[in-house]
Amino acid sequence: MELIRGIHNILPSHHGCVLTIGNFDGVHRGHAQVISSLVSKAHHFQLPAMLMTFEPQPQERFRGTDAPARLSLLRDKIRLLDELKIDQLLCINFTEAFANQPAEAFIEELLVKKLGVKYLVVGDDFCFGKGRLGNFDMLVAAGKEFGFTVVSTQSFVVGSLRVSSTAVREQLALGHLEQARRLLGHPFILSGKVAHGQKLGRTIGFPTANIALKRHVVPVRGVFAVRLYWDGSDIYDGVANVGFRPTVNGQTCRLEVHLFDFSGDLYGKRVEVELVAKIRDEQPFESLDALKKQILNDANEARALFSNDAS
Ligand SMILES: Cc1cc2nc3c(=O)[nH]c(=O)nc-3n(C[C@H](O)[C@H](O)[C@H](O)COP(=O)(O)O)c2cc1C
Ligand SMILES: Nc1ncnc2c1ncn2[C@@H]1O[C@H](COP(=O)(O)OP(=O)(O)OP(=O)(O)O)[C@@H](O)[C@H]1O
Repeated sequence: MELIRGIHNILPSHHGCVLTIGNFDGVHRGHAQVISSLVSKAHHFQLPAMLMTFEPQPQERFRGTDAPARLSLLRDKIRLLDELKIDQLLCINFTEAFANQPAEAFIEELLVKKLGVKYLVVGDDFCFGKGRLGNFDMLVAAGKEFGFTVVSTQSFVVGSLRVSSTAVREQLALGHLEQARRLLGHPFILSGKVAHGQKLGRTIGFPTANIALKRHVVPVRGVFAVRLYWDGSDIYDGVANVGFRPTVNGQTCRLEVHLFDFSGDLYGKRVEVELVAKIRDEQPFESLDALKKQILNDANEARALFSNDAS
């Protein structure tokens, strides 16, 4: 998959494509269905399958920390989209100037002149351009004028639920990891670099790897049984907390992972943490000793869960 970072990196050779547009946050099963039909259209037209996405996600630009929690960082999105056999990923820097461009300019300058779109797949609720005045009907009309086909996506449902990034966030907030996994079609992971913490964990017998969660809002809180992936091949089981650590007056939301039977050094390493099952909500404890007792229980519960999985 070719990554095109920003409009200024679109080359004349990128002219002519079949295209879909959206956040694709989490890259769930609904997204996978859209992409698979796009890829078969691309073969039919003998053109590259291109996906246009935005960074930051538009709601993050408009609403800052009130934006919906983020399911996947750009890095994770790139990996998941690559697995779905997209040819080109166009990642547009969603600046104020980009957001304020009129819908007509988005169509004529970007879709028609720069990308030479021949076939476009978007949801029939897709809105774009200044004031979100551009809509599906406008795209259909432009398609007739400039010679491209516009089709809407067919809803992908699991049970009776339309799969969406919003639905995945809701399941994660409820701690329903298994249901979130069913909607996503892959496990939910949090990824980041291991940073230095207060180093209190080791004093209570539970050293933790602290994973910086960047600026984005995460969709989960609480204590989880986790699997940590590192270097592509190494996998460790453990127990983790996502939260503000009220017992030690934590100020920022952190992911802290205690790995079972591990004594190596992970500082500075980029890791992926799969949340396998929720154990409990985070809570304040009156002492580090009380917290230590609880973490011991959490670790036992997680170990039992993993040994049941293995048998
Ligand atoms: C499995 C697990 C569960 C935890 N649960 C809580 C909790 O319920 N409340 C809390 O205040 N902190 C909780 N913590 C966070 C601890 O306060 C924190 O890991 C400890 O203070 C060590 O911090 P440090 O890594 O910065 O040294 C938990 C940590 C782990 C690993
Ligand atoms: N369940 C689904 N079935 C079919 N198409 C879908 C489904 N979910 C998303 N799409 C389509 O995938 C593209 C990208 O979707 P996008 O990420 O913007 O929406 P979403 O997953 O529904 O998220 P949100 O819950 O934030 O609206 C859009 O064209 C959208 O219509």
